[in-house]
Amino acid sequence: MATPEELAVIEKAKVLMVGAGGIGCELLKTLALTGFKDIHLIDLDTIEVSNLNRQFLFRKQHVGQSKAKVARDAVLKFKPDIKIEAHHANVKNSDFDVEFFKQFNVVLNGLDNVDARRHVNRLCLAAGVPLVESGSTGYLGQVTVHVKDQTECYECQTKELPKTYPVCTITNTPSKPVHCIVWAKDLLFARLFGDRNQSSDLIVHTNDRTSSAATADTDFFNIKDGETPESYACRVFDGVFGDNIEVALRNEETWKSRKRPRPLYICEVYSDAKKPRIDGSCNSPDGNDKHTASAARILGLSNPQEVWTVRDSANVFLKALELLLNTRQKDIGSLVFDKDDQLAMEFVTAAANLRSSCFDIPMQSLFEAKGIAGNIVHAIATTNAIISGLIVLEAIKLLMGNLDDCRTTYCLEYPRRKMLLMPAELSAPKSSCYVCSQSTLLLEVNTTMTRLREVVEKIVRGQLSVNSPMISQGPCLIYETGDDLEEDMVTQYNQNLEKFLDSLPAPIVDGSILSIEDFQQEFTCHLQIKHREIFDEEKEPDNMVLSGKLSTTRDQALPGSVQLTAVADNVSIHAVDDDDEVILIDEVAKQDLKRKVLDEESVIVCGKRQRTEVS
Ligand SMILES: Nc1ncnc2c1ncn2[C@@H]1O[C@H](COP(=O)(O)OP(=O)(O)OP(=O)(O)O)[C@@H](O)[C@H]1O
Ligand SMILES: [Zn+2]
Repeated sequence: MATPEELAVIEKAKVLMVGAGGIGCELLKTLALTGFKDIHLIDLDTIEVSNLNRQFLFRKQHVGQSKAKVARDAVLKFKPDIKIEAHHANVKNSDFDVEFFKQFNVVLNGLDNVDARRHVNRLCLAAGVPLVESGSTGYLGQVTVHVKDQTECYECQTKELPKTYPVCTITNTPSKPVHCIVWAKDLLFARLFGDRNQSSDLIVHTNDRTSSAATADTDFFNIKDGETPESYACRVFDGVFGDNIEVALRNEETWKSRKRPRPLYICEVYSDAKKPRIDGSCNSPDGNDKHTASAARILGLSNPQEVWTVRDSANVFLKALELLLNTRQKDIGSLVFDKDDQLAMEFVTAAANLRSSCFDIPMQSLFEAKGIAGNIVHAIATTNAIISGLIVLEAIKLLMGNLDDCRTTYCLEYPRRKMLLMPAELSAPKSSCYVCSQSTLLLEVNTTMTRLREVVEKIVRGQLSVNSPMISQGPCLIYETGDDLEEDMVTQYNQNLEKFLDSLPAPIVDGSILSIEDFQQEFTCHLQIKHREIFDEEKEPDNMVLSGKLSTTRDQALPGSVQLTAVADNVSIHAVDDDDEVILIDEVAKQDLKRKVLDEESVIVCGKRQRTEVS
């Protein structure tokens, strides 16, 4: 319950919330019930069926509608006297510029991706507005507070981007379910239903140049005149799970230290019986509905938690492919995989399972595959409610001017010292941060073999999250985006994108320093180039390595070996050291970072540990 002084500040505050999903719905409700009266809310998305189990402002009849608008309407029903302005839009839109941000007393993030969080961080820094940032994954979560020049900004700590896998592992040597799921959604699904002109590494090539089948025949992707979707589906099946694996097996070197895969053909799966014909589905009225069309349901596979057999997977593969071809004709060629598209998810699960069976990898249920495909740990409503409460508490401290009382709070899975919530002191800005301290980053790249386009896409947009980049070297402008550019400049920049770095009008070579600016974000950073010839394909699949100076001043490592209490891919976990002290571990973070952890009475721990942050 807020004090009268707090209530006075709360009622006057103007707040911006970004994201109206799991955390956002809870946050909007809690803000309204706490007494906030002037709230802007931005969310780009519409409501999915899968949101309904935890985003309690939404109901079944809202599926397909704007999250921001439905959330606003739901809260106004029980708090009609407050002002909530809903923006159904991407926070990266140019309408939400520094001037827009300046009108708020505090910004509260309930986002689910690093890219948008970075964008909001930069706008908050530019506008001088404090930011309360949050994230949750299953039982884990955290709330952090960022104030320009006073605390770390959101980007002072290195964030782990979604895991990428080397193409060769995905196409040639999968060893985990996730490799097969990535193959099914990013390569096979994209090749069959997406833009066919995009190059695809789906097909295996063999080193054996003497073999007549040195390269797999990819004809099976082209539908023949008069061919039925059913027989096309069978041909694709034999092509990708049979012939393609046969070709892979010719690369003898590859299998010297690995288990050889086993090709799988339709005739083998259905050796004992004829393939079942299941009718009455292709033209059903709901066949084109993303949320309802289902091959599994037609086949009687109604339990999403059950792992299908190879035969079930083959049935779903053939039926889903047939349904997609029959009911999504208009979209074929431009379909993008979406884990919430039931039919697409069933197709990907079936394809991944069939590939898994070839490579002797455990198969997954539809439910598990969806989690892996969407890179999600299933969200827990209570964690989101706790996180939202903490966001509001931190926002109130900021509005009261009590920055010293603000804490980063970690929500743990298991109590430690009877605590599930671990508060930690805020840290000062990091001198190594390329965003708030403008430190120079180092980019190792082969300047003779890398085109500017790769640097712009993978590094500038991909890793640095620069929205509208302007890249220059000294006085020479190399690349720029924007609607107001002259036509000849656009032509010149497009030509530059296709040039190797050392062949640009202002050649980028070892030692060059590039300036990267984004006017909307009011962001500038500097990249120092280091020419490097060779990269490790497994560890450095982009053939480029971006790194920054590591800060050492504030961080003092304390001894203590770490015993993990839970391990999960890409998931932050907590751990204890030898003295049973609580430390926080991020399994995937690479840097040793330390942070004071406070209990109710005193400072109890400072450990050799890595930062826990979840998204
Ligand atoms: N750039 C952006 N601009 C505006 N809103 C964004 C942006 N990026 C993400 N969001 C919103 O942030 C919210 C994050 O919520 P949440 O993590 O619960 O994801 P979800 O999409 O609702 O659920 P799930 O991904 O688990 O199905 C989403 O509603 C999403 O639309
Ligand atoms: Zn910073």
